[in-house]
Amino acid sequence: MRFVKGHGTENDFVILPDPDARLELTPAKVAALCDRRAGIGADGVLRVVRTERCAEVADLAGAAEWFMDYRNADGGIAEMCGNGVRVFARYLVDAGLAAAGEFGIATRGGIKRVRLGGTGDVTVDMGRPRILGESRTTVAGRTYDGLNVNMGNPHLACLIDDPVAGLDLGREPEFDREVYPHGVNVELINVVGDHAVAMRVHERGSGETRSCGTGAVATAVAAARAAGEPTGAWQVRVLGGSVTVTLDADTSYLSGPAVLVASGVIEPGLLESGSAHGNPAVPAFSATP
Ligand SMILES: N[C@@H](CCC[C@H](N)C(=O)O)C(=O)O
Repeated sequence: MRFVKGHGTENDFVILPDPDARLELTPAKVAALCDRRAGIGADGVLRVVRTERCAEVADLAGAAEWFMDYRNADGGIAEMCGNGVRVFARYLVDAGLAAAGEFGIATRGGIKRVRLGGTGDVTVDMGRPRILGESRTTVAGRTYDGLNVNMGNPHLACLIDDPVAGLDLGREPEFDREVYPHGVNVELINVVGDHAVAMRVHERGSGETRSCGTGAVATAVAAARAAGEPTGAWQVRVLGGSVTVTLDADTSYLSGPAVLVASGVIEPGLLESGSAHGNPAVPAFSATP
């Protein structure tokens, strides 16, 4: 089976072309692919399937030919991935499956419209962020208040005084499981300039990553709210680079680089054993949409 590897500001993905939905993508197979030592290595998997071939999204087939079946590195399913959808768009155009310009992609979070030229940045209409209240998290013994923002997937975006550069995100942050029964992506944020923020993120199902697109939008929403400016553009600086988030009255846009870096063939053994170690243990799903 062939694969392509790509990333958006170093949030990286294994892309699996599976147009006719023939692949049974178990959590163990996803975890084996994403394993950074014994597999290909990635924060997640993007399976490329014709929308009409997937019962869970077949009703979206009229609006988008392709469905981004996104999985976290632990094999769990998530509703949306902002960097993933930008890399997915880059793959479709590169593979000749879509023409550069503007088109829709089906996700579990609904249709996302993307815009791209032959090269350069990819912009996605991320929809209207939903602010669901406030919550808190504890990271390395410190507790931070944050905003509960839903971008299709759940986020807790915390503006903090500690420099994010010094944070230890090696362990999963503690959070309120009544507020987030299916887990949460936690963003820690410093304002670093005029409409500019630095963000670190611990992603549900993937651990700390070097960027998160839905997290960048949640971050901009929290920063905009603190600034008392509900609309406007924010630069979100992440470990893997920088993305731009534009907040409109009705929607939000995420813009940044999306690149493909490699392609190749997956040895059958990696998927057959379910794990690159030959260990068939199946990790828990990180979300039940
Ligand atoms: N990195 C992604 C988000 C991927 C899903 C997330 N880990 C979840 O479980 O909700 C992004 O760029 O948005």
